[in-house]
Amino acid sequence: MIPVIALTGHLGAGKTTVLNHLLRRPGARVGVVVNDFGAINVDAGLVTGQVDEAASIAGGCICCLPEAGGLDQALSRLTEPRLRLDAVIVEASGAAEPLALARLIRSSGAEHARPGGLVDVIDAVEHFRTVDTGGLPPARYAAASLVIANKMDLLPPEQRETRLAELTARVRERNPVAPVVPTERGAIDPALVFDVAEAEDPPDQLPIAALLRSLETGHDGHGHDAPLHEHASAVTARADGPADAGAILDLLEDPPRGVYRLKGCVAVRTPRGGRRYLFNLVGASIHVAPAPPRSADGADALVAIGPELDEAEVGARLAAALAPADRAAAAGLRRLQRYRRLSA
Ligand SMILES: Nc1nc2c(ncn2[C@@H]2O[C@H](COP(=O)(O)OP(=O)(O)OP(=O)(O)O)[C@@H](O)[C@H]2O)c(=O)[nH]1
Repeated sequence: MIPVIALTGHLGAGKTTVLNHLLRRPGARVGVVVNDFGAINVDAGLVTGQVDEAASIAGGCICCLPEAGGLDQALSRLTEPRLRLDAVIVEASGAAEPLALARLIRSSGAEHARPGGLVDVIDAVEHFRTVDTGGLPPARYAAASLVIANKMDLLPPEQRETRLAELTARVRERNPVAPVVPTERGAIDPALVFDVAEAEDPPDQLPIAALLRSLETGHDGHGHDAPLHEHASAVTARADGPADAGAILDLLEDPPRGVYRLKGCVAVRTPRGGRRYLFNLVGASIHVAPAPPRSADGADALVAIGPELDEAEVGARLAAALAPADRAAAAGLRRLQRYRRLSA
């Protein structure tokens, strides 16, 4: 039986970053299932390193798609004994509800799959503004076998210890056991993840089992903790040729109303032709990096995600920012380089 580890986290918390870090661990044969919310699976193109087998599911969050969104099929394929994988990691879209995903994995019809735990990534900077905004602690805490408090580097050093203690205290209100581990840029010790994950074939007294049972019977009838499942929507726009760097940065600096997350690989016009960059907006923070080589697999596109989007308005703004540029504008390229340096 091959452990299937769920990797969850709110939009932009750093799931893909954690996944890439885990995949750099030499030795293990790992399969991944990547789920993206937009029409294009941006994340699939961003997963680098040692993937032995991969499957991607785009077009909605995995726990809301019909028939487990192809998850069962992907798990059946990736856990085939002849592939001899040590583990399969399912990276859910930031919109997925961890409890619902854990339940899907537990009830998977894949013969050789067994639940291998749930790793929940928290954005240590944004978390108390976006996910845990007070009142009852979010149910997602109960689903985790390991909580990663990521983006610690973005907090002033003197605040880190306090923030970690606050996060841990909140998780403890729902989950007496899951370690809460601070990281920068997703650098979790892979041994911790795989070991924690593999040890976790949860006995009934763990909180997750009880919660999952209560979900079978309650709420919206299909396993969602309805009030907690944020139904974000996504808008995808493709690029037809190198775009203007300044126009894309204008979009990131002043995103359409409701957009919390914007990401994608796009070629921008430079004096020497098109050059591809990865653009990332999470909340108010903008990140620009050269596109990783493997990301050329997907078409250039931007995906915007947010809780309540005016899809027509957002689509028009994305399309305008992606309009092919016929010449390289120096001012825009200078801004791009400045963001690149800030993101390094
Ligand atoms: N400074 C800093 N940036 C980070 C860290 N982890 C991730 N990032 C950046 O945050 C952005 C989002 O990271 P991703 O790994 O794509 O997040 P995600 O959770 O996979 O995003 P979605 O799948 O869209 O929900 C990217 O620009 C990352 O480079 C971190 O620990 N520190």
